[in-house]
Amino acid sequence: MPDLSPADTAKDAAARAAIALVEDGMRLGLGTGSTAVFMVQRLAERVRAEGLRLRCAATSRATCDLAESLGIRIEELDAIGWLDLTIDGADEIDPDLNLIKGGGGAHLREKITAAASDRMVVVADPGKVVERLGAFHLPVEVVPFGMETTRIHIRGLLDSLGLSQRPMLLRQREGQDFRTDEGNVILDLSLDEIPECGALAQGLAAIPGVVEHGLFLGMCDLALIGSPDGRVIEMTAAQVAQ
Ligand SMILES: O=C[C@H](O)[C@H](O)[C@H](O)COP(=O)(O)O
Repeated sequence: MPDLSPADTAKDAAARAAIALVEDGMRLGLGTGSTAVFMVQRLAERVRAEGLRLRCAATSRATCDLAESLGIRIEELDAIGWLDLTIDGADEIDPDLNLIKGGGGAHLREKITAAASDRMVVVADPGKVVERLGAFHLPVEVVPFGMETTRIHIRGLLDSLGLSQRPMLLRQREGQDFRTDEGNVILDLSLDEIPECGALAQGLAAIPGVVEHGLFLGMCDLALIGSPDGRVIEMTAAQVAQ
């Protein structure tokens, strides 16, 4: 691999540590995002070097394309059925390993994949670790039909949770509404700090028109936090150990 920036060295260190957990015969979920790219590259190296026999499902078209370009065969999640391990990135990680995901708009497939896995391991750089979730915008994937009424429901929910007046932006890409792999759009909620993650997650899930939000609560088993010097810190919900 070419010389990496300090930020990429951190991501790659986390990715290598995660790929060290992969064993021959495993069924794997492959996450999405810039850290997941390193993870897929490191996985491909091990597959080539050791001839690992794996069954892999991807959480996005982008990851599917990357993996297949590196010689990793991707199958539909339903063809595999259940996964031993999913390795994915995150936008924020709190001390209980609750996450915000979806910065790349892939959180719907990512959540379905993680929920179909015995273990979810997150790979990230130290900038993702926070005391409380919410500084990163919370992505909410919504169906385009009736989006304005869906917004009204979300606004009502935020008001009821003491989160009034928070910006809610329709995500754009190249001057167009961003579309997810499922053809939906994303509302990014700027919340600053989320006082009651559980109530917000439940409230969002109950709104017709909301397909999925980026709060991953109680889903992550282990977070591997890479450093620019190449070291990796392991975070579990119970403890932080080096
Ligand atoms: O939708 C994208 C995913 O949830 C990513 O895993 C997340 O945004 C982290 O991406 P990155 O590793 O690029 O920061």
